[in-house]
Amino acid sequence: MEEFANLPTTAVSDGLGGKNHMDVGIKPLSAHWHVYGRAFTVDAPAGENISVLEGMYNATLGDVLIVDGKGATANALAGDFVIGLAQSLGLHGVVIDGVIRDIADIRELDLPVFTRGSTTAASKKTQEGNINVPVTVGGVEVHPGDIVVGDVDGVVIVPADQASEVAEKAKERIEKDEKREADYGGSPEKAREYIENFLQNNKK
Ligand SMILES: O=C([O-])CC(=O)C(=O)O
Ligand SMILES: [Mg+2]
Repeated sequence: MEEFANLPTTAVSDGLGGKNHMDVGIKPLSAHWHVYGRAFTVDAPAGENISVLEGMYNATLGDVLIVDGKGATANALAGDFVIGLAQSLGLHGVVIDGVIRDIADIRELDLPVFTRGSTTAASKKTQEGNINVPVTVGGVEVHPGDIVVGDVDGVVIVPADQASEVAEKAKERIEKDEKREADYGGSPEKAREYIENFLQNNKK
């Protein structure tokens, strides 16, 4: 798990062969946030946040709360108070396929939050949902215990049984990228050389 603390989502995505990334609409509220951890899942009816609080209550320290809010945008599923509770409980982050509110204050917290955006309208408390069940969030199937990695580029899910293989491939990818940068970065001559080789290898 700790391997993922320092891995950018792009390298993890490459390690997964380009699969399992959430819809582009789900982004961090603050560009410098990076999150990793095991998924604790919530299946919440649109705009209803009873199960969001139930989920964070039952999650384990270091988990990332993954909320299938059905992509609904009319009501917030959390605000600064609820997100503050998640921070107090020691979660690593919150990913919501829906919207939240009080985002100016949430940006001041230390808990990375990923969402489709914000609304002014409060959450509803009329319907319960389910926790710790398979969900589909941002178009990706997430099972409890899968690994979540998120940063400014988006959120990617690593199935639990692929964790060590994907981490290894992601690290290899980073090394390759660093070598490419060292070999070809920083001068017009090297940039031309790289592109000439690239075109020779890729154009028909
Ligand atoms: O009722 C809500 O949407 C939640 C809220 O404002 C908060 O957590 O601060
Ligand atoms: Mg509030």
